[in-house]
Amino acid sequence: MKFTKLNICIKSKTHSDHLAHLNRETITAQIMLSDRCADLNSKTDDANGNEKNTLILKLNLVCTRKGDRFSNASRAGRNLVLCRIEAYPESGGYSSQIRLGANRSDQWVKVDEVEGLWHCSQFLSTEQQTALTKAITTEGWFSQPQHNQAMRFGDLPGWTLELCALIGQSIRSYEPSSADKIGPLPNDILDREPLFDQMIANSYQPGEGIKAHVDLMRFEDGIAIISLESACVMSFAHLEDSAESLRQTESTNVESVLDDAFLPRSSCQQLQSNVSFVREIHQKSGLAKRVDVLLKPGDLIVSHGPSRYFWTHEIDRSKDKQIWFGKLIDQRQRISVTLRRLCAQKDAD
Ligand SMILES: O=C(O)CCC(=O)C(=O)O
Ligand SMILES: [Fe+2]
Repeated sequence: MKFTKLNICIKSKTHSDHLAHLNRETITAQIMLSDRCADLNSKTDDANGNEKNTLILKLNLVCTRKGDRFSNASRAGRNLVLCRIEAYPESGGYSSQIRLGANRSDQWVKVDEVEGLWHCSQFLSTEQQTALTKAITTEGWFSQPQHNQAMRFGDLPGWTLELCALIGQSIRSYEPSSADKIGPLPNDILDREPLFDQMIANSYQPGEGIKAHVDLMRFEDGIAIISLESACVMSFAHLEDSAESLRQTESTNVESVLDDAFLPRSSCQQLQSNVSFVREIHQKSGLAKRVDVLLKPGDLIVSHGPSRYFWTHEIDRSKDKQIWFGKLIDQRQRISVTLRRLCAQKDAD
């Protein structure tokens, strides 16, 4: 089996000067397996039924830091922790890898008010969230707070592929009630291959959110969003209602239309007695209907059909906006992973 390039995580073992800068953070290093790869010791490990090898790295590999050259690689290498990494064959297209393990599929709830929207509470366990957050951090995309978005089209990192597989698996094993008929995604979406081929990771500092929008039409139906690190309220507003309410109000400021700060408390109603993550805002007459969904770390939402095309979604984390039943949500950095599939390119005429 041939391995040419791996993204792996290396931690320094020592605090010696020339490694001081490495100690501050976990580095994503690209290990170029050149002729020295004879020093690799590999053994098959198919515990998960995957064709993969476990490699024990020897220390005299040529290392490059992501972005800049790490000149002292082989000298420093002697001080690096021996990494046991998972590697996939070159053809597999995998890069960084995490072990998300199995997931629970019993937490799916349909958000009745927003047709086509499903919520899976605690889709990822605390351990899985930690593994995923670490994998994202290791990518180095958000090492500076002003870097807040990373996109991948095709060639998805290994952890993204794992996430996609986990989502597909969970939805496939969910048995919708006879009333629901279809679960979080209809079969034509669920059976497509690949399920998702585009990933956006967003990082939001406290106070930052995303304006009301409908995802671009260049993406197919069927969208999944995983939330990490900080809880938030995502608001859904029906497009037709919103357009109507905009016509009826003198204000063209959508934010003021959707502003619940002045709504009487009684206008806020929790839906479905057994569900604690959805609330509907009964707007003043003529204003858009809005449904709020509480997304906790590890939660997953999946959207298709009307919820994908006819409802906007928004996260307003500006001051005092993230209130859930009278309590201010503790805002921390929030990371989300959005998975979608690009529409097939139309042939040029
Ligand atoms: O961060 C989120 O949860 C939502 C992201 C989103 O809506 C998007 O990227 O289109
Ligand atoms: Fe979106």
